[in-house]
Amino acid sequence: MSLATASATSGTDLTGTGIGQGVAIGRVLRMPEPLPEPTDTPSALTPEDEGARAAAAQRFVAVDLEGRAERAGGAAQEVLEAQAMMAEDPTLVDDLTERLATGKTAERAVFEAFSTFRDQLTELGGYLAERAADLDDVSQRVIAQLGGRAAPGVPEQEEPFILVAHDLAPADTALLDLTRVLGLVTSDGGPTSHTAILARDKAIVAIVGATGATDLADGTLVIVDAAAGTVTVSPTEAEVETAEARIRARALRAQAPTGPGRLRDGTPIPLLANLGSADGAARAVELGAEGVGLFRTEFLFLGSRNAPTILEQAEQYARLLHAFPGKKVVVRALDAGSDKPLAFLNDAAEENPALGLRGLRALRASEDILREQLTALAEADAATDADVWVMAPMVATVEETTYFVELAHKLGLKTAGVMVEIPSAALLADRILQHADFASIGTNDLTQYTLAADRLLGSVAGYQNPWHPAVLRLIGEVGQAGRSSGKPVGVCGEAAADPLLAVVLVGLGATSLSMSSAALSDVRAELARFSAEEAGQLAAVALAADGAASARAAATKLAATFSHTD
Ligand SMILES: C=C(OP(=O)(O)O)C(=O)O
Ligand SMILES: [Mg+2]
Repeated sequence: MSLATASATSGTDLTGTGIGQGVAIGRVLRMPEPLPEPTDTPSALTPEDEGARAAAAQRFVAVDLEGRAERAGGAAQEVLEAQAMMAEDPTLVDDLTERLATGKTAERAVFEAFSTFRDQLTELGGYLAERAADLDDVSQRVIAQLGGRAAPGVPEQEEPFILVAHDLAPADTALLDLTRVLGLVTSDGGPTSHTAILARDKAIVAIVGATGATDLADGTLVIVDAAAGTVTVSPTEAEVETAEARIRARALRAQAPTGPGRLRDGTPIPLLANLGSADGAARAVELGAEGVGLFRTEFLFLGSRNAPTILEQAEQYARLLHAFPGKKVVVRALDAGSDKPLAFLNDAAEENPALGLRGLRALRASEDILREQLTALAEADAATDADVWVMAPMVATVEETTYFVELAHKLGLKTAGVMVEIPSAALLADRILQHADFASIGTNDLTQYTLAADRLLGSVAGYQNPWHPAVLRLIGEVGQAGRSSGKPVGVCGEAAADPLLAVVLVGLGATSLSMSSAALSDVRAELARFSAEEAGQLAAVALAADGAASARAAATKLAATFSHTD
């Protein structure tokens, strides 16, 4: 980036949710606006002819998306395959046929049928509402195909650019040409939208939910700082220089050897990967993951109408375990409900699903499903060489702990623990660890429940900050309980992927950290800068702060005073 392109005075910043820790500098290129709404003028063709046009276009889009799924691989593959199925969903086709029978054009009927489906998803909220953008994309693709036009998508340009959009369709995010797209900024989408999930998976420097981003003109110079969650518009030369230095430093860190995680004084802090399917295992190993700290089993079953059989599950688990011979793999029992509803576990409509029959509560209500899952896992364990640990999600009480740990042991799993993601479990961690073999702190939910702020709701996203001293104090309780009992305490929420916060978590007593693979090198490098004693001091200043921002600022300031840190 030539300094001549930067301005003398910085423009305003936009803020949003940063994905990962990267920084990118470049000029804005916006996604083209969506296709106009098809007009509702009666068709000149028969409903049958219009039906044939629609079916051909839907088939074309389904095949195209399946092809993209195969090329993309990884987490993107599942998302794109799900989209391919949406294109020809039988319920949607029924609705479409009814609309065509009233004399509408295929374009209009497709538009209306998909919009109705979209509204239903949005009303359901949570994970399903976040899929609305996926459906919009399929609708646009079918309508474009009907008109013989190219599907709206990422614009092409020789010079690398920062892509700005309302939201990106999975099909576009999955196949982004990373030699051209330096970074991504969306005005919509939350931290759990597919754009965010795929950006994290592909290590794209991204900020989602940056209100006002789509007002940026093409060609505007911006700095995208995912770690800070800011977009600096028309930065000064000094700001560009600082950002360039950070980009160089990060590139150097990424090339550093991928040894085990340890503090400067040699204290080992194993760095583990969070995975949602066995597909990410190879990349995790390549990036130096020392095992798996959280295997989210519910992602294997999202969209299934019935619980998978023991055999089906055992196959899936064995696929994962084979990738980690001799290494620790922590598998979480199904965490269904709220943001991850599963039809076979959560059938009742609830006013407050985050506070409802979810996680271990839902499993207990359908104990056969829990028994089957633990049995499948024990079978996969017996057939492979990984060191399998199992844990229960959303544990609130000591009684739930003994229930789960005894059942898991009885069904053949030797290491059984609990997730600490509800404040009651953190406060009683000393008693919980008398029964559990280990604890793993889920900072995403722990923050949601401590601050009473829905983790999926953009309007309260400001509260969803694990630096908050109230959250840190609860984590400290668990760390203390781990130290006194001599039992391991991991952290597997997003907090572990924030490098400086990772050091603070260690200072609070975390003995291992688990995160998306893309974050491993940043966290490994940061841990190596501090001793155990310094990590404790950083934790102390963060705990003493009044709020999340001041906790982070205090830790940042203290970290800079440790003379060896530059
Ligand atoms: C790791 C966690 O679990 P999930 O994000 O799957 O709810 C958490 O709550 O921090
Ligand atoms: Mg959770």
